[in-house]
Amino acid sequence: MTESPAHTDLWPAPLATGAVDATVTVPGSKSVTNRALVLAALAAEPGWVRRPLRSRDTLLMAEALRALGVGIEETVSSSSASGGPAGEAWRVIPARLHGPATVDVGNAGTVMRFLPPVAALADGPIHFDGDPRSHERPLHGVIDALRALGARIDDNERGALPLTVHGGGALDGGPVEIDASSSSQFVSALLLSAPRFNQGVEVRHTGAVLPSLPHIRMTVDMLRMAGAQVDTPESGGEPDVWRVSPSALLGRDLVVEPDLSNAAPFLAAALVTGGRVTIPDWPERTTQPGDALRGIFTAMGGSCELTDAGLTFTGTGRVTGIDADLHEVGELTPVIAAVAALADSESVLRGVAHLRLHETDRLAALAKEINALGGEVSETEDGLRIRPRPLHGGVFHTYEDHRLATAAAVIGLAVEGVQVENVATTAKTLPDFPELWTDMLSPASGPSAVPRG
Ligand SMILES: O=C(O)C1=C[C@@H](OP(=O)(O)O)[C@@H](O)[C@H](O)C1
Ligand SMILES: C=C(OP(=O)(O)O)C(=O)O
Repeated sequence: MTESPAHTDLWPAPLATGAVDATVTVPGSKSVTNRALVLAALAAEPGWVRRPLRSRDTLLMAEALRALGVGIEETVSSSSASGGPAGEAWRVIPARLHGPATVDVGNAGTVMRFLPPVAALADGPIHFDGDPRSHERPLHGVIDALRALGARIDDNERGALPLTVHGGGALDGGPVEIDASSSSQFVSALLLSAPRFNQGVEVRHTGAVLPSLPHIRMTVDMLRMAGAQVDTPESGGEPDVWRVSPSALLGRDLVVEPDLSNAAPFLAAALVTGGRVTIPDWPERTTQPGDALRGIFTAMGGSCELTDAGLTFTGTGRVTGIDADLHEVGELTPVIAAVAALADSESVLRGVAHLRLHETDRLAALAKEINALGGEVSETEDGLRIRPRPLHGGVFHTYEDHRLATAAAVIGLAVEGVQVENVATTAKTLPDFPELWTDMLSPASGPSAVPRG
């Protein structure tokens, strides 16, 4: 776990004094927004991305694509005259991709993995760099694969950022083997740009178990919606092999679903306070991993109902521990761990060793911070064992990790005196988190919370 820079700003997490009863409109999905931007930028015609997430990760993606020559106009429509829903809409106008350009990836996995293949299609050098943590996150799967497919890349002995892709205006493509056991984003990255490779791509994963499969399904679904032909293990192909044929991509008019992973802390609030939270616009069908929260939180003690109003989750006031393999839905782990720390029995969270390479080493950070509040969390080889203990207040460090901050807020609902360090780090995917959280707890939308200074 890398120590985060010292932040002195401490956010007193509000304590819930009763059962939460609220409707929370969660902003758009990071994963959908950033895929939509890449696919729209590579299309043969302009497209729309409606209700995009506007957060650090998605603004970095938009800025990077603009640096490569793509037009992205941010508009707000008050009516649906254009055929889409009212609200924010980004018009994406593809153009010849070119360097020289510099891309700041911040600490966005989607930007650092999805854009080097796009840069290989550009003319000229594209330099990539980002936050210190971005230098530690794995990128070798993308770099090695792109080289094998014909790209020229200057990197370093670590096979990580910073690096420069010397785009040649086109890429051969073809078959390639990668070990994507450290991040599903390696596979998604190659597939997203593949319709524009001369021979398309055949990606064969050859390592240990692949994490986050729903995110690869999301990539495949969105490629197909843009007109690409994709063969997958699920469509009768070989296990761990994905093929994308070369083709032009359509300019789509796409409405971004709410970010179901970012719904996690709000649903957790219903669970731990024995209250009720509704998330409007919860899709009936989705590839987002956050959809698994319905089953996971129900197993921890509650029930949910999907209606026209959205997903309503109702807690009973009793939270039970869980033994769960989260390898498909790893990004949900921090909030699930927070709930587990408040449960009445032990939890074991498995299959998430790759979280050690996320925004921070999430397993080490969760164990350290929950234990600092009096908890008993230990790391296993591939996850966490959480034995609930009476917790007390204190500073919860967040290591520049948005999901550590939202997990801390969940604990703070039930434990007096939790201070969340650098809550602003939620801006990575959910910039309005503190406001959404206090609104959820405000008397206007339900029972009370005690603001503490
Ligand atoms: O493709 C995506 O949008 C994502 C894939 C997952 O990455 P890993 O496979 O690296 O866990 C997930 O954790 C991340 O938050 C978003
Ligand atoms: C792992 C995450 O992000 P990234 O897209 O930076 O990998 C996450 O949001 O939980």
